[in-house]
Amino acid sequence: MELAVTGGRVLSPDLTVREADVLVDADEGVVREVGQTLTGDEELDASGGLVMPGLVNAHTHVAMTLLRGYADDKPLEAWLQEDIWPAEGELTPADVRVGAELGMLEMIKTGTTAFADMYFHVPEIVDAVADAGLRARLGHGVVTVAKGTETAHDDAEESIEVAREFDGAADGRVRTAFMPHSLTTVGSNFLDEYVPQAREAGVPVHIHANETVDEVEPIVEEYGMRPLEYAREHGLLEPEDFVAHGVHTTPEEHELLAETGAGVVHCPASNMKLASGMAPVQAMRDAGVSVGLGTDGAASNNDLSLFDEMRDAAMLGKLAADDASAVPAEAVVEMATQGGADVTGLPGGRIEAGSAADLVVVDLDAPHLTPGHDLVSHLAYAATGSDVRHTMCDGAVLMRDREVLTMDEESVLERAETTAAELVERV
Ligand SMILES: N[C@@H](CCSC[C@H]1O[C@@H](n2cnc3c(=O)[nH]cnc32)[C@H](O)[C@@H]1O)C(=O)O
Ligand SMILES: [Zn+2]
Repeated sequence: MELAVTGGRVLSPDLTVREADVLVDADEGVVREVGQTLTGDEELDASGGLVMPGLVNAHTHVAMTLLRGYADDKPLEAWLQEDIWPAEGELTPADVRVGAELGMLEMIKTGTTAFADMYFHVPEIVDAVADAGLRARLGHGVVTVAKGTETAHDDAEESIEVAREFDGAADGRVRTAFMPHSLTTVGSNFLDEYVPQAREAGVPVHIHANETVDEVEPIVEEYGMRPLEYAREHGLLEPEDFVAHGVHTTPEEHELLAETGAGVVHCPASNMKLASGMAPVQAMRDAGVSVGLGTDGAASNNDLSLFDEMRDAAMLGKLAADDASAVPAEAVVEMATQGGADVTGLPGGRIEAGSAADLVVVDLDAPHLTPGHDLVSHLAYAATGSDVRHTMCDGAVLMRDREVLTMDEESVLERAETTAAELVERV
């Protein structure tokens, strides 16, 4: 079946905009052609809209939607230890499924077609991705500190097993990674033992790194090197690996990232909310580092819309560089699309013949998007998730005219409300 997305303007990989139709092979999930007056077996109306690549949320914890607004206004360590981890300790597989569905519903409605996720009860998240129709790189987050040796090994083994078992699930829309939580919450002996197993399984490694000063200092003090040098020493930073945050990073660490080809996921809202710091995004890009954008979990953001993330990344990037020309509109649009796809190793991020048919149509017919001097500027600075009219992933329409076709919205919201209330009761 061929589907023609017609009547709109299209954002090209070089970020220019032109009037064009997009012909999609829905069975193969690829873009066949971008051109004038194309027709297919079916049509998706893009008139008055901008057809752009589906957004890529390159770092999140999707089921944390259940903890949205549960604990705010605290720094990372206290927030995790006093509020989030105790609540997460009560989460059942069924709860994670509900939270994951809520997050995916939100992502589809705000134009995200692919995401990278670190959490637990991953089989439930795999099933939710399969049903929602999205694309994802999933992994089980490992924590070894403050755990008995056996429990810690079980956690790391689970992460490797999950990565092996589910890579390629949901018709290939699910890919996996080995996901040690962070350089300070996973011991170096565990990295030494399990990272080689991830290599053998052929999956990348995703980890939080250099998020707060409190995570950097202990490594510098104990090992006399910067965290990313330490990461490299312990087998991380292969080209397909990607780290979340990279807030407190030095020019030498940027060079290391650029040399190795490992990517960084910038999470500006989470960094601001937890007062973790300002990532030197312009400096990383200047050094040649691949950068994507992520929302992080909904408890530290508190939404999963990449439109907000683009705006925050541009604003914060300017403040961090003390330069209004830093992190311009094109940079954030690139990071939210191609950048995220490249960093996570997932298809998508570009609309051109042969690319994955992961795209969204943004309605331009709105007061806050008028006049249309520069549509890339609008995507970065003025558009919001609710401007998304249609969402398509892998050639399948997931949302048409703001109606999500792969999920029952009302039921997801109802179940999320009940599940979250019962969770808080138990904590
Ligand atoms: N198996 C692990 C769970 C790790 S999953 C990934 C974890 O990252 C946590 N998380 C969410 N946002 C952040 C962040 O910004 N920095 C570090 N961790 C975070 C999240 O709450 C979740 O517990 C265990 O036994 O605890
Ligand atoms: Zn995170």
